[in-house]
Amino acid sequence: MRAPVFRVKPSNLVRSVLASQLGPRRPPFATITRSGHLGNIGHFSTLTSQAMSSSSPRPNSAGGEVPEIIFSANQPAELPERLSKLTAWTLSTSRMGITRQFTFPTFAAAWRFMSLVADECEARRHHPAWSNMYNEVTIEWTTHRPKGLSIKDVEMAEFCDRTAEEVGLKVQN
Ligand SMILES: C[C@H](O)[C@H](O)[C@H]1CNC2=NC(N)=NC(=O)C2=N1
Repeated sequence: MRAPVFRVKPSNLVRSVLASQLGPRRPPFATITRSGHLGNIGHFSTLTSQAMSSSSPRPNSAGGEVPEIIFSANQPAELPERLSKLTAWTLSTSRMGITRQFTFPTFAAAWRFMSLVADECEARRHHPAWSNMYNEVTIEWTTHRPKGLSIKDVEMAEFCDRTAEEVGLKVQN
């Protein structure tokens, strides 16, 4: 007997995946273009020079590809500059988020850090995708609604950086 075939309307998730495949220049995504909000690309770190690309991956001066950041719609103009200061973070493969791995001296310190971040998540109603292995915590910040990278992600990444310093990162040799 043949398995029944169910026909379903595309869910919002499927639609948003399709939208992301169509590229960031179409709704519902907003991009911040080089001519739009910011001046000299030379002053910004890797993350923001990615942010300032106004079209799909383009060659940079070194001949490599510079992927475009996909921002949530309706973000404040200061977002790229705030983002550019997060030098320890990298663009997620989805291009809709930022990722950083933190290494602490002990599991206890990693857990303390996660607990402090968790409290802030609840207060701000913004939650990470994260994982922990022993003394390492890997965090990704992205926004589900409106989909993309938003100022909330940047604020939470700033909070993580501050909190990790307070808890104490492992001294690298
Ligand atoms: C109602 C509530 O504020 C929303 O569902 C929040 C919860 N946490 C969230 N977390 C993240 N990362 N993105 C969101 O869009 C989001 N939405």
